[in-house]
Amino acid sequence: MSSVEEPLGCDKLPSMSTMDRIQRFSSTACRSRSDDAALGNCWIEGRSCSTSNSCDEDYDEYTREAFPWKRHTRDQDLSHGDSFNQQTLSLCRNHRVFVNICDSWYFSDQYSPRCNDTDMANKFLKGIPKFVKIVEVGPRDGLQNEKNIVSASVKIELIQRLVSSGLSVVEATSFVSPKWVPQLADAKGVMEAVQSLEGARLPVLTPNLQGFEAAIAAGAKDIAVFAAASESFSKSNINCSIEESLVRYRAVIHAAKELSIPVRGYVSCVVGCPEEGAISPSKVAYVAKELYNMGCFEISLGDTIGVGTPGTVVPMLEAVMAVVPVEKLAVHFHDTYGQSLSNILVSLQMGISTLDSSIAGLGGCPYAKGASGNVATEDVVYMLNGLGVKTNVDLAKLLTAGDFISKHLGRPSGSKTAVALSRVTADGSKI
Ligand SMILES: CC(C)(COP(=O)([O-])OP(=O)([O-])OC[C@H]1O[C@@H](n2cnc3c(N)ncnc32)[C@H](O)[C@@H]1OP(=O)([O-])[O-])[C@@H](O)C(=O)NCCC(=O)NCCSC(=O)C[C@@](C)(O)CC(=O)[O-]
Repeated sequence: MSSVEEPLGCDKLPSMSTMDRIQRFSSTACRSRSDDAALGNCWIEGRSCSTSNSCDEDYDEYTREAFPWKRHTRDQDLSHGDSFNQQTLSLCRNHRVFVNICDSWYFSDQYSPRCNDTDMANKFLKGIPKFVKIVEVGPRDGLQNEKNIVSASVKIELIQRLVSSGLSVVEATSFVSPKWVPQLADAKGVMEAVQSLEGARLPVLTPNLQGFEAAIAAGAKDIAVFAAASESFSKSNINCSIEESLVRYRAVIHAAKELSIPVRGYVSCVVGCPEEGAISPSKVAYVAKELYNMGCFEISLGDTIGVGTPGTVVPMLEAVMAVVPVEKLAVHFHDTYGQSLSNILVSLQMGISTLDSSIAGLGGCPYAKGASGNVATEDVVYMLNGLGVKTNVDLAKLLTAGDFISKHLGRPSGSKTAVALSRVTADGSKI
C-alpha cells in the first residue's frame, strides 16, 4: 500500500524530506517473503530486504519520521494479529489480508492521530466528539431494496458478523407489510434467530401496532418508528399523512413504554423529498420534536435521497437542535451525490455523536426513486479513525462482513475504503 493513503492528521503532512524517503522506498526494492506479508511486516512495495529485520528497521525509521504521532509497537501488533487469526482460521485468504492490513498501523483503531493543540486543530476539530456511536442499518435499510431475495441465513450471518466487529447497534429488520417490502418478509425468522446475540442492541422498524406486536413476539427488545418531514413521502412510504403517522406512533410508543422497550424515531426527507423538492428545516424540527416528546430516546434525521450538502444540512440541524437536545440526535445520510462524509463531518462539528451507516454502502429506499445506498460503515470508521475518534469497531472484521455480503450480492462493495483495501489485498497477493 502506498503510504500516501494514510488519513493524515491536519498539521502532520509529510515534509519534503519525508516525500523523498517515500520515493526512495518505492523506487528501491523492499519485498517481504510471503510469511512476512502475512504478518503485515512490510507493506512498501517493490523493495526486497536481505532479512526481514533490516526491512523492519528501515520501515520503522521511515514511519517514525513520516508519522511521528503513531503508536508503533510491533510486538503488540503481532499478538493482536495472532489472536484475531486464531478466530478466523477458516476464513478465506482475503480475510487474512484484511486482518493483516488492519492490524498494521495504517488502520489500527488504537493509533492516535489526534492533532496537537494547534490553532488550526482547535478551530476545525475541537467540537468533534471523542466517541461516536455507529448505528449499523445494513441488514434493514441496506437490504430492504434488494430485488433478489436474500436468504434469512445470509441475513443472520451478516448480523452476527456485524455484531462481532464491535458495532453496538445493528438494525436487524422491519416488521412491515411483506406486500410493501417483500425482501423483509422473513423478519420473524431473522429476529428469532438473532434475538439472543450478545454485545449489541438489535432494533427493528415497526410502522404500527401490528408490526410492534409481531416484533415483540419474535423477541425484539428495541424498536424504531419512522415518520417523514414530507407529506408526499409519508403517503408513499407508510400510506398516511404525517399527522396520522404521529397518532399511530403515539400508540406504538405507549405500548413500548409499558414493556420498557426503547423506541428510536426516524424523520425521513430532512433535506429534500423526491416529490416535493426542498423541505424546510422548521418542518423537520416539528416532526423531530413531536417524536422526541412522545418518548423516542433518539431521533435519527434521514437525508433519504441524499441531496443534502453541508450548506443545507447545517441549517436543518440548527433548527432541530433548537428543539431536541443534540445528544439525542443521530444523522442518517444516503450517498447519492457523494456528500455523506462531508455532511457527517459538519454534523460531528455541530456535536452530533450518533451516526447511521450501512455495511458496504448498501441501501436505497423502495419509496425514494434514485436514492442510492447509505454512507458505507467502512468509510465512516476509516474517517473516524483518521480523526482519532473512538468507535470500538474493528475495521478488519467490518471489512470481512462487507466482503461477505458483497460477494453474496455478486457486486463490488459500495465502500471506497473496502475497494481501496481490496486493491491492497490484490497487491499483497503478488508479494
Ligand atoms: C405501514 C404499512 C403497513 C401500511 O400499509 P397499509 O396497506 O396502509 O396498511 P393496512 O393497515 O391497510 O393493512 C393492509 C395490509 O397490510 C398488513 N399489515 C399492516 N401492517 C403490517 C405490518 N406491520 N406487518 C405486516 N403486515 C402488515 C395488514 O394485515 C393488511 O394485510 P391484508 O389484510 O391485506 O392481508 C405499509 O405502508 C408498510 O408496510 N410500509 C413500510 C414501508 C417501509 O418499510 N419503507 C422503508 C422503511 S423507511 C426508510 O427506509 C427510511 C429510513 C428509516 O431508512 C430513513 C431515511 O433514509 O429517510
